[in-house]
Amino acid sequence: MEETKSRFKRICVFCGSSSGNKPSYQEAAIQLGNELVERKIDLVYGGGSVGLMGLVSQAVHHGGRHVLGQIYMNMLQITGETIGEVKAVADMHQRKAEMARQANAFIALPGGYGTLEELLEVITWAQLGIHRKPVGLLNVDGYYNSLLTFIDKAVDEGFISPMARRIIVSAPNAKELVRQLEEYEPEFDEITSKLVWDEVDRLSYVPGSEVAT
Ligand SMILES: C/C(=C\CNc1ncnc2c1ncn2[C@@H]1O[C@H](COP(=O)(O)O)[C@@H](O)[C@H]1O)CO
Repeated sequence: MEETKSRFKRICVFCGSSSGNKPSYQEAAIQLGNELVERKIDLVYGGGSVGLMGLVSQAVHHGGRHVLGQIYMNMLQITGETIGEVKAVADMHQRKAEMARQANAFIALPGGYGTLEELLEVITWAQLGIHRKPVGLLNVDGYYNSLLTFIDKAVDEGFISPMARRIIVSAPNAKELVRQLEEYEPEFDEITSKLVWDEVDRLSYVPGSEVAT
């Protein structure tokens, strides 16, 4: 497989703890894993082997890249075995913050409530200027069309600014999505550029913040 250089060292992937009903969802998870390997990018994700989470992490691990599963201790029984490195944290909020801190960019594959919540949180943090990391939506077979239509309605209705709409980079396949994320430049308005976040809020990685490894 030909290797392509990337500006990203590690990408955080949010995705379904289920596999979805169409083979295309599972294929997309494996293709995304292979794309990260091709570009020498490591993975951080929610840990475990269930659903699309298992497929993307196995593809990255089998391709020889580092996989970090950020796990909440109380979920250990339902996540299945995590491949690669596992870090356990004390609660769900810390888990998400750690995933975000350790990544240079975010990608959401198809998923359910958990994926949507994680995706919308990193978009909100980008909108507030807490981080400047690209956020990608892998819109496999138009899975996210209705979400994007809704977000466009929120822009039309004056609840989301056109600039904040541009935080979301979407593409139908992993290759195109990662290519677009490599080129993404964050934008700032007057309000967010005046907000001051400390180092922890800014999602820079804080070593030792995990409770167990
Ligand atoms: C609920 C069930 C299993 C849950 N197992 C999970 N293991 C690890 N991470 C999980 C799990 N469930 C949710 N997450 C996090 O949310 C995202 C997936 O949630 P979704 O609702 O499936 O979209 C994922 O990115 C994880 O970070 C038994 O079915």
